Amino acid sequence: MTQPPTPWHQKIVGGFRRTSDKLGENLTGLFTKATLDRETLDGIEEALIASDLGPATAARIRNRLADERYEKGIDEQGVRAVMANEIARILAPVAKPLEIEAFPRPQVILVIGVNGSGKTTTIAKLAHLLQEQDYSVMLVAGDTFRAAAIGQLKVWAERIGVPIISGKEGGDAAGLVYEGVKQGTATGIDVLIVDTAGRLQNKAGLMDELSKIRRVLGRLNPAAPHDVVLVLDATTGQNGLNQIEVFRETAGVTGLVMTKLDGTARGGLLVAAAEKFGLPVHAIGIGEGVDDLRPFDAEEVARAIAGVSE
Ligand SMILES: Nc1nc2c(ncn2[C@@H]2O[C@H](COP(=O)(O)OP(=O)(O)OP(=O)(O)O)[C@@H](O)[C@H]2O)c(=O)[nH]1
Repeated sequence: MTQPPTPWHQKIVGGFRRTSDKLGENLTGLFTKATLDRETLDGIEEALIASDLGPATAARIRNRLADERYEKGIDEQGVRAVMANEIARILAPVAKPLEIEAFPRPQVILVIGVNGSGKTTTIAKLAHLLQEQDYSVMLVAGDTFRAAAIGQLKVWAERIGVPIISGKEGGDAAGLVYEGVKQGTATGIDVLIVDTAGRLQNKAGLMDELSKIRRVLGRLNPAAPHDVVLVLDATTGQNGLNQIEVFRETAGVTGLVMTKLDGTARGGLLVAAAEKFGLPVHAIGIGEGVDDLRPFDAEEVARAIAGVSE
């Protein structure tokens, strides 16, 4: 007997609906022949690329279709089923929740991402998720470039009930991180989540800022930071891949969180990023609420992207 769908399942399906609808539009009109031929395969591959899945994934799906269905009958549902399978294979190795295993505590997670990527909201959602898993969390408002970023994080901290270390606009982020680790250690905090000024506009500035934080952290605990998480806005499409590349070089990204997958037809970015970089994707954001960020099940998300979830 199948389980009744959970609300999260419905959110996943709803969140990726624009992406799977767009795929449907791109596939429209391709199934006019009785059997699958080269021309139809070319059209399908183009449709997959146009759906932001990336050329490597599109080629993989094309090859799988060619192997299984060449000169046989095929329709859109058949293509979607093959897609779901291939996408699940690509996502399975990267779908990895954050593991909280640092000893001594706290585990230090640096969070980076360009302005507007959803970084602040994601930090709050991540803190909430970890609280639900019974970890104690403390935040550090290390994005000291903008007063608004500090204020916003403080509001979130109060809302979800976690302590926060914050200072003034333009203050020294590394000093706040130092204070965070000291207080976190003294009070037995499991996880310290550090907001950073992850600006791409100024690579040298970002590297200086992060290396200063790393130096300070290293003095207190050589294993810290344990994670460097890049928050990526899925609506940026191809540009998101460039961001991963640059942040990986400059900031030593260890994992990704992809946000705003509900507000875009470009959810294929998740697959393109997985195929291209193979970095762990710790969680996905599919809404603005505090519960809208979770680790994901590769198969469930693959089916939602391919539009075969119902
Ligand atoms: N639909 C949707 N909106 C999101 C998601 N995550 C964040 N947002 C929204 O995106 C907007 C930007 O989020 P912030 O958290 O302020 O982004 P930020 O990267 O900290 O941006 P700055 O504060 O400008 O640096 C807010 O309106 C959030 O509610 C998501 O998963 N889905």
